[in-house]
Amino acid sequence: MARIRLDRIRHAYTPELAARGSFALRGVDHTFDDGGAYALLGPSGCGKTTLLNIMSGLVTPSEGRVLFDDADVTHRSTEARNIAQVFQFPVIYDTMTVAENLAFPLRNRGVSAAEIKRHVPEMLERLGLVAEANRKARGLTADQKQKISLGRGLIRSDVSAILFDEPLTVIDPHMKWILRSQLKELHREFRTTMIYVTHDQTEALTFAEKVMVMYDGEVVQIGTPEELFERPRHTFVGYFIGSPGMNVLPCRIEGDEADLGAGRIRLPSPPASRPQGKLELGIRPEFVRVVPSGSPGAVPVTIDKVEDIGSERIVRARIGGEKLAAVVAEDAALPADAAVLFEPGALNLYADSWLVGGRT
Ligand SMILES: Nc1ncnc2c1ncn2[C@@H]1O[C@H](COP(=O)(O)OP(=O)(O)OP(=O)(O)O)[C@@H](O)[C@H]1O
Repeated sequence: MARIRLDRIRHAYTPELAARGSFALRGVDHTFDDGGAYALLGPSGCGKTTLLNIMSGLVTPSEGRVLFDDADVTHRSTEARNIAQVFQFPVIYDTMTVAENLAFPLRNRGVSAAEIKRHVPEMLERLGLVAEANRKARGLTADQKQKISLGRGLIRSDVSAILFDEPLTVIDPHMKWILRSQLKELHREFRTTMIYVTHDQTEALTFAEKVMVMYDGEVVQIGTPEELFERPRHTFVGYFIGSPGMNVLPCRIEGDEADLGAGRIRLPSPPASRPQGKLELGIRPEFVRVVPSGSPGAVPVTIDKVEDIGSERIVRARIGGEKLAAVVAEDAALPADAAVLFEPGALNLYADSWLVGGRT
C-alpha cells in the first residue's frame, strides 16, 4: 500500500488546449493517506477520471508530479505502480472460473501454488462467492463479476491502491447498496488505499471517510460527509450535496446584518472585514423554518408548492425574486401568509462563491 501524493498537477489534453488555457485539471495538490477510503465526487466533465488516470499512469500530467510514498512515479506505467482498477464494466476472464480469476494476478506475480491455494479460498469467503468458486465467470450477474474485479485487487499483497471508476453503474439498484456496504466492510478489514470516482453523492458519502468534491478541474473541498454538509466551502458543494441542495441567496452586508432585499437577517458572526465581490448567503433547507408572516425577525416569502417526500415535506417558495426551499415536518401547519426564519448557526456567507474565511 502507499501514500499517494499529487504534487501541483495540471493537465491539458493537447498543447493547443494548454496554449488556450483550457485545462481539464487546473491545479490539484493533495495527499491520499495510506489506507484511506476516498471518493472523488463531481459532475460530468469536472476532471474526476482524468485525475484517476493520472494516479494509475494511464495519463501523464502536463505539469506536476505523482509520488507513491517518496518515489516519483509520474512516468511509470500502471503495471509498475502496482495499481488495481475496477471500472464501470467488470474486467474479468469470462472463460475462467471464479477461483481461477482470483488466482490469476497471483500466478502472474510468481506467487507459489501453495500460497495461491491458501489465499483464493479466503478471498472467496470474504467476497461471499464460495458457492460460485468453480463456475465459469461468464454466467454470473454483474454484481458478482464486479466483486471478482475487486477481489483481484484485494488478493494482491503488493497492491499500492485500488482505484474505482463509477463501479456501480451497471449494477441493479437493489444490489447497489449491498455492494456498497460490503465494499466498506472490505476496506475496514484490508485497509487498502481506495479511491472511488462517482457523480453520485449517496455512493460517495456512504463509502468514503474523506470526500473530494471537484468542480471545473479543481478540488473545491475535501472533507468528511458532515463537514461537506455543514460548512460547504464553495456554493457548488452546497448545491451538489444534500437533497434539495443548499439555498444560495444574493445579499449585501450592512454591519452585522445580511440584506436579502426582501428582508434582513442578523449574522451570528459577522465578517471581521467587509467582504468583497459577489456576496451570497447559504442556508440548507433543513435549517429554514416556515412561520406566520409578522413573526419577529422573519422574512416574508411566497409559497409556490409543497412536495411530500414521505416523512417530511419540501416547501418551494420565493424570497424576493429568489427561489428558496425549506424542509418541514409532515404534520407542520403552513400559514397562508408565510415568512421564514433561518437557524443562525447554519448560515454561511460566500464571496465570489467561496465561504468567507473558508478558502485556504
Ligand atoms: N482524451 C481527451 N481529449 C480531450 N479532452 C478530454 C479527453 N478526455 C477528457 N477530456 C476533457 O477533459 C475534461 C475532464 O474530463 P473527465 O473525463 O476527466 O471528467 P469526469 O469528471 O470524469 O467526467 P465523466 O463523469 O463524464 O467521465 C472534460 O472537459 C473532457 O471533455
